[in-house]
Amino acid sequence: MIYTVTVNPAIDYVVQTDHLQLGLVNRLQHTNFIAGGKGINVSKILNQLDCQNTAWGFLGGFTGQFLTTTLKNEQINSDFTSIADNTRINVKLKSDQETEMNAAGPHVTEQELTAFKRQFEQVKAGDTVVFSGSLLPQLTNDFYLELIDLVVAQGAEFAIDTTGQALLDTLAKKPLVIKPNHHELADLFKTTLHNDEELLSYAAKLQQLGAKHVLISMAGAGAYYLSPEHIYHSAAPKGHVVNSVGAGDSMLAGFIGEFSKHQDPETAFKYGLACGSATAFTEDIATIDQINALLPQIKIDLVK
Ligand SMILES: Nc1ncnc2c1ncn2[C@@H]1O[C@H](COP(=O)(O)OP(=O)(O)OP(=O)(O)O)[C@@H](O)[C@H]1O
Ligand SMILES: O=P(O)(O)OC[C@@]1(O)O[C@H](CO)[C@@H](O)[C@@H]1O
Repeated sequence: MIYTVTVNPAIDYVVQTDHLQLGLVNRLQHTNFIAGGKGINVSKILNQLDCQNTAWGFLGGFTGQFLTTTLKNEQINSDFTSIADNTRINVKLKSDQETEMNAAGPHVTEQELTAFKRQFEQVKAGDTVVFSGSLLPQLTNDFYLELIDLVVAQGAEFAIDTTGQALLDTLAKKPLVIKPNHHELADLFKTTLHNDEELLSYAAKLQQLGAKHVLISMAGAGAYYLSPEHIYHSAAPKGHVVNSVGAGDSMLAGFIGEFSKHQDPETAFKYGLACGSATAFTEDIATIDQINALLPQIKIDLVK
């Protein structure tokens, strides 16, 4: 079983206006409400790949109700911990550029936290737990570490998609896979990356610190993948970008989903790219048909 953990899910309110004018009334040409949050996006792709999974996290209030109903309609298996406060709404503005406004998130009580942590008793050897996204304002980075310790103690694997020190702190626990983008990689080491050689040397440091598989995504420029034995590169498939929100989550999900089936790293990388790009080329998260349509375009190069 794969569990996805979205501690801080959201309604993604996608709005589109031709030319945003700050300080004026802007009329929106298109709006949409989508069940969002990084782990939920991972679950959506895992469903498309026919990988059994359950989405965990906190949901509450009228916004939480929307997510519960939407996930049910989309046949996403979930077991969220109910909270009294409202799940957040994140605004995804499509205009001349893509702009995202992510809210901080709700408050959870001690009782709600205890109920959530108790779920981790179900995790067992052979399972993979994917931790994705921001924490709630009241929680510190130690929260992920505490949950990871529960997972590792059961002999299960984990993957984590977060940024900065919170990500670095988890590496010693040996995540199965991490997927920073190239900007996040530079930020992790407080540096600027001038070329691919530098990028690969910092990506290798993530492995030295404990990550088993490292994906470095570069949006339209494709991605690098460091397996325990090799380094691979691939360009991204070509297409019209509609909404790149969730492309990174989709790439991680594609990799984990395919890897969980066949343990073939190169094919898993291929699926990661196809899922990431297929999501960038659609408004919500990609469907299996959209993913399959891109697979033949992807050529993986062995760098080392
Ligand atoms: N403009 C694009 N054209 C083609 N593929 C894209 C594009 N943007 C993203 N992708 C695909 O998605 C993958 C992940 O994208 P990206 O590097 O933007 O991740 P991210 O920064 O974590 O994304 P996000 O935070 O938007 O979910 C890329 O490696 C690529 O396969
Ligand atoms: O605020 P976080 O948790 O870092 O990111 C949340 C979020 O931006 O991530 C997803 C896209 O990756 C969206 O569905 C969601 O709104």
